[in-house]
Amino acid sequence: MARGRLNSGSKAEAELPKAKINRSSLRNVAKLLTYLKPYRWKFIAGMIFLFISSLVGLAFPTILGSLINASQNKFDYPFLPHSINAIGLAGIALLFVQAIISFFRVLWFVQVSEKSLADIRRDTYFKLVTLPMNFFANHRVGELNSRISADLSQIQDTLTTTIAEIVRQGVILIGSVIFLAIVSPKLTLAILAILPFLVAFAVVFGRFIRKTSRQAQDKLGESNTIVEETLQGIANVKAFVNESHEASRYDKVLRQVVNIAVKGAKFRGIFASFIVFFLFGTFVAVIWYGSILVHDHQLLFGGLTKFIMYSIFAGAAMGSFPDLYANLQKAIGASERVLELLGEQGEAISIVESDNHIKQTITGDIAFDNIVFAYPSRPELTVLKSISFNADAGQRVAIVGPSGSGKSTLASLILQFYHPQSGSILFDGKPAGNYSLTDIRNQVAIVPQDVLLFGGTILENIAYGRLGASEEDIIQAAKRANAHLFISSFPEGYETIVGERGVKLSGGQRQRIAIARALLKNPAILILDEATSSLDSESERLVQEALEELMKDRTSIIIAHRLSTIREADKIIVLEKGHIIESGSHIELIGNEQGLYKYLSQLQFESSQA
Ligand SMILES: Nc1ncnc2c1ncn2[C@@H]1O[C@H](COP(=O)(O)OP(=O)(O)OP(=O)(O)O)[C@@H](O)[C@H]1O
Repeated sequence: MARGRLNSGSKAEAELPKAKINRSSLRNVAKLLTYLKPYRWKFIAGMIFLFISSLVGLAFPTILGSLINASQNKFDYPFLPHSINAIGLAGIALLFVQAIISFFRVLWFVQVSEKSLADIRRDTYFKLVTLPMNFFANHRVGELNSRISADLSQIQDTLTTTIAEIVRQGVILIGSVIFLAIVSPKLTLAILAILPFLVAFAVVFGRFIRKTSRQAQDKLGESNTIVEETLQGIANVKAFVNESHEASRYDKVLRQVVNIAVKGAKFRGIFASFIVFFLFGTFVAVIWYGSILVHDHQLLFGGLTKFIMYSIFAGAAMGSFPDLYANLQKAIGASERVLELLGEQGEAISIVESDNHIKQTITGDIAFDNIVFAYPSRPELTVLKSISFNADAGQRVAIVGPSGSGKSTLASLILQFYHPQSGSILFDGKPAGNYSLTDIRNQVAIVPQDVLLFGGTILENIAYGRLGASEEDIIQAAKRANAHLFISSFPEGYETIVGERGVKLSGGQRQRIAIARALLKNPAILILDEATSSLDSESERLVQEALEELMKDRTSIIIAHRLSTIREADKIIVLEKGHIIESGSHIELIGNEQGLYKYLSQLQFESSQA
């Protein structure tokens, strides 16, 4: 029987798909097993102890049977003492040995599996965070999360429990059959003729029942989704007076749940009757036949007891194999998925922090030279078509254009999230390829549209710009970003927890935190992705002031949605459908009556007047 879990791996929430067990899948698993290498001696010792403890377990029915025979003054084994008390004591001594062996076996297996799994988890996570952006465009977060949680828990479970159980149950099955044959070949033949069929039937039927109960569970899950959706959108439900519609939707799914469960109940009933009649019937038949043998003096009473216990052992071992095999299949599937992830090509970023210090400094000149780019996930759509422009160190260059024209894509290329199909991006006149990835990203900062704050303190969130910055530096950055005042107004100041579970900050406040973060990073090149949602005028002024402070003495690429904020830019580039259709200063562009910039600024001017 599969044992309870011994380790920290939580039960895989979703039923994991099973994989075929064949040579290539086993080879894959062998690759993951290399993670066991540093702990191999403990693992081998655990295996040996497991083997011994299974053998010792097998000796118990013999000792108990001999004890019963001894009560009738019959001593069947010369190697056991010829006294009831001595045999009893031998049993207790064996139990004691068993207890000590079990302690070490469990301890070592758990130690090995926890440590090796932590290594796999660490490597998988590091691989995950260094994968290129394109990978994330093609995979859902939930799916990746489940590799780290469910897949790895399954592997851990297999290492600690399944492998051990297969060895244990294998030893017990083979041992029990041998002992059965020694005690009574006739009875053994009788039981071996029936037991496998019964066990197979019970297993197949049991699996079928589990399937129907899973269907009922899934349906129940569906009904919970309805509850969740309705409660989340309760305002909509009420506003459209759709209460009765939702109630009948819920009722329909509930009926389906009941139907499936009731159908399953019939099978459960049949299963229970089957177990009672056939499986227990077999034991009754064995005891019946055994009693006849005892009566005819062909078998001792203790022998019958031994026989019954070994047949229970053998039956239980047989019954546990299908589950163990299914677990093994799941673990192989999980290993394949984890290995696939580990085999992905990551970006050239080191896990050692000291390797990531700036080696080549960038002054701030940046140039796009004939850049052509399509996202790898949508190669048919060329997003940037032959883009060329340059920004000298310290200049402010604004990028404007309609939605979908490629502004954010341009920013992603500067950050080297993606690489152009042709053309090159130059930093200080040298192609981006001449710099290490970390050198570029360490010297470019972005203040995004939607500022993501991590679930930590404000202090930690600002420090994300330069890990290890001193508290004075952080406060100084917050002051320059016009954030110090509002942060100090919180009772816990810089220690206030923000993010999902903490204090909710307003859009303007979040932006100022992001500006403080960027100030702390002190980059040569700055990308500002201007927030589309407008702030109230006071908040806008504070953010604008902070941005002015941030843009001082560095190259700034401003993705602008509101043209009023970029009048002072040294250069404005107007993008449309991936082409630069105009560029120049505000004065130059506004003078072009037919130009898109003139048109867009008129539109914005009119809507702000309205
Ligand atoms: N990760 C991606 N994978 C595939 N296509 C993408 C991806 N991101 C953006 N695109 C496509 O690239 C084009 C340009 O998008 P981009 O986000 O650069 O435009 P934008 O000018 O910044 O728009 P907005 O002003 O609305 O933010 C769009 O057609 C968009 O659908």
